Amino acid sequence: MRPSTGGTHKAWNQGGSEARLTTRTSENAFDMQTKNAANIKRRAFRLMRMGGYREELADGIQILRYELGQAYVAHHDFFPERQSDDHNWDPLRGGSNRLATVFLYLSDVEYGGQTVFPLVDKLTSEKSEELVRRLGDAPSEEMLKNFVADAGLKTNSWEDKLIEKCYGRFAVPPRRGDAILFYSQKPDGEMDRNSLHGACPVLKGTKWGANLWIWNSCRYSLCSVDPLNPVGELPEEMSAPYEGGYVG
Ligand SMILES: O=C(O)CCC(=O)C(=O)O
Ligand SMILES: [Fe+2]
Repeated sequence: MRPSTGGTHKAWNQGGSEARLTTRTSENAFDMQTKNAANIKRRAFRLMRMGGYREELADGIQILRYELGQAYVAHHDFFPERQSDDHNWDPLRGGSNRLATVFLYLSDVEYGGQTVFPLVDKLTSEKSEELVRRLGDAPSEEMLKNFVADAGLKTNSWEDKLIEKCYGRFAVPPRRGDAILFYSQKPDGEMDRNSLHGACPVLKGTKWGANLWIWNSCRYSLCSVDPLNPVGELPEEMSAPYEGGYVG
């Protein structure tokens, strides 16, 4: 494990070391080749009906650990269209980028540690009674204040501000063995800005999780023919727009 970095292509492609971020305080490591990682990746592709597993469409599994007070500011998992000019990053124009995230919860967390989607409304019981029950009531103002202080977070820090969203917007509480799937692109290949999400500060306990990012075509540095035309390397039924969904 080492302190998490910005998650630009250098980090996951070359295990590169980048500037530490004050807005991502977890630690992480990559599992590029164990049998477990391979099984999880294949299973995710089946779940997504990707029409067969393709190694070049998946990042390595990224294992994360958040200790008390650690968090990740709200962000997108996709890269900006102008990330670099040696790759076409724009799926609307035949490029490739992160399409979806499968996030695995590897531990329970007593308080905090939710994955929050600040642009998405909080769940109501009509949508999912079970999840609403599991989310439970937000801790009282008083309790939260104490948590924030005990975790060594400052009032009005980004972590403190994120906590407000963690209890007011759509948030998934960690539970060992659970996983979530969310998309970074719309079916036509446009980046979905509503996929904005963050990791809420751990307020009690330790959170372990893992990221699997799936691309809509060969990921950065793994295109075998032309990185400026990644989608050209895919069978037609796997290319956007995905009107009928993927072929299973
Ligand atoms: O820890 C979480 O709940 C989410 C982490 C995340 O969004 C990321 O690592 O990109
Ligand atoms: Fe993320």
